[in-house]
Amino acid sequence: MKIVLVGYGKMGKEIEKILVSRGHEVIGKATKDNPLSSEMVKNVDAAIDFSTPDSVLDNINFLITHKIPSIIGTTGWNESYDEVKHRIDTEDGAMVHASNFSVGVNLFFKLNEQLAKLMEPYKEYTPEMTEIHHTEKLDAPSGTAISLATDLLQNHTQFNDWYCPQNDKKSKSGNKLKIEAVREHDVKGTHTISYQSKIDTISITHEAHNREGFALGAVISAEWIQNKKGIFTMKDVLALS
Ligand SMILES: NC(=O)C1=CN([C@@H]2O[C@H](COP(=O)(O)OP(=O)(O)OC[C@H]3O[C@@H](n4cnc5c(N)ncnc54)[C@H](O)[C@@H]3O)[C@@H](O)[C@H]2O)C=CC1
Ligand SMILES: O=C(O)C1=N[C@H](C(=O)O)C[C@H](O)C1
Repeated sequence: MKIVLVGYGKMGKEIEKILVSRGHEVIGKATKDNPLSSEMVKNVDAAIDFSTPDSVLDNINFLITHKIPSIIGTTGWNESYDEVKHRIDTEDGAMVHASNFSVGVNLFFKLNEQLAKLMEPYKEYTPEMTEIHHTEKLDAPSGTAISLATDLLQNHTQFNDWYCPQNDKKSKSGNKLKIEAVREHDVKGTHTISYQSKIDTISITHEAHNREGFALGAVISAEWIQNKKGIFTMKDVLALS
């Protein structure tokens, strides 16, 4: 495949290594100073966006307009999802988006759902979540944490929304699931869900040791989306129900 990278930071560089190792060609790198252009995307098979929450929606709209299959890893655009899905559905677009492209986290998503169902009848336990990332991360809470919270809330009735002390837009008001966003030097991504009672605590944790899992999942998704139309997630790529 011929690939354009949108965003050439920590993830863009990791993805480039995996693309080359799998025999693909990086024909363009869109950056803040050299943004996506019609010239850059000529003859491209897919674009892979790991940019910033502030730039991703413009990048998505550009790629849909130019009918380029896109792999969107950038987080922080949940509020724009419905408009993006409408454009993909009505303009015959093709996209795989995921808050987390790693196989391990997508298995962790299933574990989270199953634990929430198991714990539902045991009202003495109260769930809460913690995510830890590197100090350069721009959004809080992480997209992965939002995905985990959304799935937990659909399978456990104690709360009907979440809040994050580190996000002024999602402050605590009423009875909500807490997502604590912690920033520590060079942490690649650790997510913990805990159910706490007066007697004991039950926790599950996923810890990323490096960025390879995220990058490999994004590249596999770029290979998978070829000749497909519609909007998909990593669950579709992995055929996880
Ligand atoms: N879905 C997943 O599996 C994962 C998602 N992410 C997400 O990916 C995003 C990027 O993460 P990192 O690579 O660690 O960040 P980074 O800060 O290392 O790289 C982002 C790059 O995008 C560039 N950029 C800014 N505006 C741009 C524009 N208009 N067009 C193109 N590039 C632009 C920045 O200059 C920077 O070099 C974040 O939103 C992060 O949450 C990160 C890891 C895994
Ligand atoms: O910014 C990161 O690094 C990561 N961001 C993603 C998220 O917001 O969930 C995925 C992963 O946790 C790493």
